[in-house]
Amino acid sequence: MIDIGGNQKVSVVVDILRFSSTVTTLLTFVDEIYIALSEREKGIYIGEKFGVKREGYDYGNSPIEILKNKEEILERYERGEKIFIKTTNGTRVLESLKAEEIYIGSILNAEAVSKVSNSFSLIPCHTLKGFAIEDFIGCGVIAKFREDLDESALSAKLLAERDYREVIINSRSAQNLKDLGYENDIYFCLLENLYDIVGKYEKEKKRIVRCMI
Ligand SMILES: O=C(O)[C@H](CS(=O)(=O)O)OP(=O)(O)O
Ligand SMILES: [Mg+2]
Repeated sequence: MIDIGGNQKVSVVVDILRFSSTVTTLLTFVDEIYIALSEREKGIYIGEKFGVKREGYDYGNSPIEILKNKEEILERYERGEKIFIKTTNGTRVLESLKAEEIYIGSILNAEAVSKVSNSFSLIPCHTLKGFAIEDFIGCGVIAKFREDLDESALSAKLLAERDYREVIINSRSAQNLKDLGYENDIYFCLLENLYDIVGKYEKEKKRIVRCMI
């Protein structure tokens, strides 16, 4: 059974704009990403606060910026530097979860992540200001690939079966990104099933690794 916001053994974190999308994009060419802690280590830092690249970080929480700088990131990563990420909502929610297994879900990997387990709870991250429609819709896009839905997941699926891209493009989170010059990230994050890889969070190591489904 798939639900939204439940406390099942398996959780799928959904932060469409942009944490889940950035992590999934990164995992197409690196194997693990660490959650940034307060004390800095040597490494490649990716992240933002309210959408703006964090001070002292190498890159913002932008899948397009990551792909544009893929060669540089890979060069440093292959020399042994770790990759760290910290965002306003995605990492905050990820670290709050108690589930035994935690995966990263996005529109980019919707069908792949729909297969992570027989039963799981979709966890939309939303924002500090409250409900974020893109994350509810993102849960619905993942739910489209499953039949065994409770009424919360069915509600999201019904919304995701209409022209949901227009709704996300006009969302509050998207407007913030447009205001900050990240408009192209919005369209990239809407590319359904671009990737078939899934990130899995290892709580004890505070890292996200690519897992094969
Ligand atoms: O980086 C993002 O797109 C958002 C910024 S905000 O919280 O919506 O202003 O953070 P995320 O943690 O990816 O939701
Ligand atoms: Mg978000």
